[in-house]
Amino acid sequence: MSTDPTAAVGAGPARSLAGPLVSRTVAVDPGSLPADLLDLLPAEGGLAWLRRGDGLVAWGEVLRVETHGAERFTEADQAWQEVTAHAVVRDEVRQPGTGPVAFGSFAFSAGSPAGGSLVVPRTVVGRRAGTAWMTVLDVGAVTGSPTLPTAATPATSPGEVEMTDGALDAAGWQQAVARAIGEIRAGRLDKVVLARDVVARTSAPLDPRWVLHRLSAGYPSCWTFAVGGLLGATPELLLRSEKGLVTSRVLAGTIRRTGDDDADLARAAILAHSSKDLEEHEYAVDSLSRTLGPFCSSTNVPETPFVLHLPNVLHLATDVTGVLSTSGGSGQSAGQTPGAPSGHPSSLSIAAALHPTAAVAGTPTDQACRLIEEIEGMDRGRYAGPVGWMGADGDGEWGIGLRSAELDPLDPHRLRLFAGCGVVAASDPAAELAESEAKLEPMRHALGDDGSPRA
Ligand SMILES: C=C(O[C@H]1C=CC=C(C(=O)O)[C@@H]1O)C(=O)O
Repeated sequence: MSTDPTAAVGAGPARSLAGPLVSRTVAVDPGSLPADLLDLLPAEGGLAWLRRGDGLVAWGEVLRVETHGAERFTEADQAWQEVTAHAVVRDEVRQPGTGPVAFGSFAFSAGSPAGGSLVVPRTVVGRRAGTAWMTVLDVGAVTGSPTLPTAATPATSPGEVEMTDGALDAAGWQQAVARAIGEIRAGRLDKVVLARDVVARTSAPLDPRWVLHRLSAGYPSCWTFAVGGLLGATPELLLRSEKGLVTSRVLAGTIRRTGDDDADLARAAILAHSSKDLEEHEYAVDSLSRTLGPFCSSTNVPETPFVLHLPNVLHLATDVTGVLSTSGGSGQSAGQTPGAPSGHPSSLSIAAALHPTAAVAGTPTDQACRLIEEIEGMDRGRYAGPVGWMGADGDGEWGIGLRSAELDPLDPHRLRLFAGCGVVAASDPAAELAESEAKLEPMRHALGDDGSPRA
C-alpha cells in the first residue's frame, strides 16, 4: 500500500502498509506557538481536540481506517493496535498525546452508513500545561527534522447562512416527544433522548476553522473537536483514560441561561432541585457507572450532581472517576481485549462499551434505541457518537459528539446541526423544543447565525 495518496483501509492495516508507522516527537518552545493552536490548521483536512487552549491540532493523513456496523469500534481498535505494535517511535517528550496518535469519530448507531473512522495524521502539534511538542508521522521513515509551520491562512467566513428544518419540523418533533412521553407513562421504558436536526446552507464554502475558532473562544470549558467531518464543542466527556485512571463527565438535566447572573443563580438552584432533571440525570450516571465498574478496581461516583455553567445552558453534571484493573481483571470479563501495551483495555474499547449512555440514548438502552429509530425520523450520523483521540499505549480522550454539526462530504455549503433532549415521564414537548434550541445555540453562533429555522 502506498502512503501518498493516503492509505485508506478496512482491516489489517499494518500488513497492508508499505513499512512500519514511524513517528518522531520533539519538544517545542511554547512561546513559539500561536496562542490559539487552531491558527496552525490548514483550510482543509484539519483535526482538532482542544480545551482551554490546550490539546492537539493535526493535519495531513498517513493512514485512515474506515469501519462499519456493530464492529466499528473493535475493528478500529484492532487496526490501531496492529499498527502501533510495529511502530518505530522516537519521543523526546513522553506526555499524553505525544508519540503516534489517531483521531477518531464513530456513528451513534450500528446501522448508520456513517460508520467510524480513525485518522493518523502526518503532523501533530500539542500543548499541555505549559509543555508543547510536535510529532511528525510517516510510513517507513521520517525524513528531515520536524519544523513548526508558519501560521496558516486566516479562516474565511461562511457568509450568509440559511437554516431550514431537518427531518422533522418543530410541530412534528414535538409530536414525537409527546409519543415518547406516552410510551414512558405506559411503562414501556423510563427515559429516551430524542434529537432533531437543522440544515444550514452557507453562501461561501464552509471553512471549518471559522466554526472551530468561534466554538473554542465561546465555550472554553468544552472540548472543541474536528474529526471525520464532525465539528463541535462538547461539554460531555465519555472517557479519559490516562495511566490507569479513568474519568468521565456525565451530563443530563438542562435549563436555559437568561444572561443575567442573579437570575441564572436562581435557575441553578431550581435545576439542582428539579425532580424531573434529577431523574434524567440519575439514569445517565447509572448507565455509565454500571458499565464502567467492571473495568475498574475502584470507582468514585459522587452522590449529588453539581451544576455546570455554560454560556448557553446550565447542566446537572457528575464527574465519575475510576482506577482501571490490570489486564486479566474484570474489564476482560466485560468482553474487552486487554490489547494495549499499558496492560489496560484501550480507551476506545472502554468508550465503545460505555456507548450509548443514557445521556444520549435512554433507559433501558435497547428499548430507547428502538424508539429513537422508530420516531426520530433521521440518521444521527456521528452526532452523539464517541469522538476523540488515542495514543499508541491506548490511553486517550473520547467525548460524546454533542453541540455539533456534520459537514456534507459532497457539498461544502451544507451541514446538519443536531440537538437532543432527555425525555422522562414529567417532560413537556414545548419545553423540550425550547431546550433543543438552547443546545443548538453554540453551532448557530459559530456559523454566525443566531436566528430560528426557516421552513
Ligand atoms: C443530547 C444532548 O445533550 C445531552 C447532554 C446534556 C444534557 C442533556 C439533557 O438535559 O437532555 C442531554 O442528555 C445534546 O446536546 O444534543
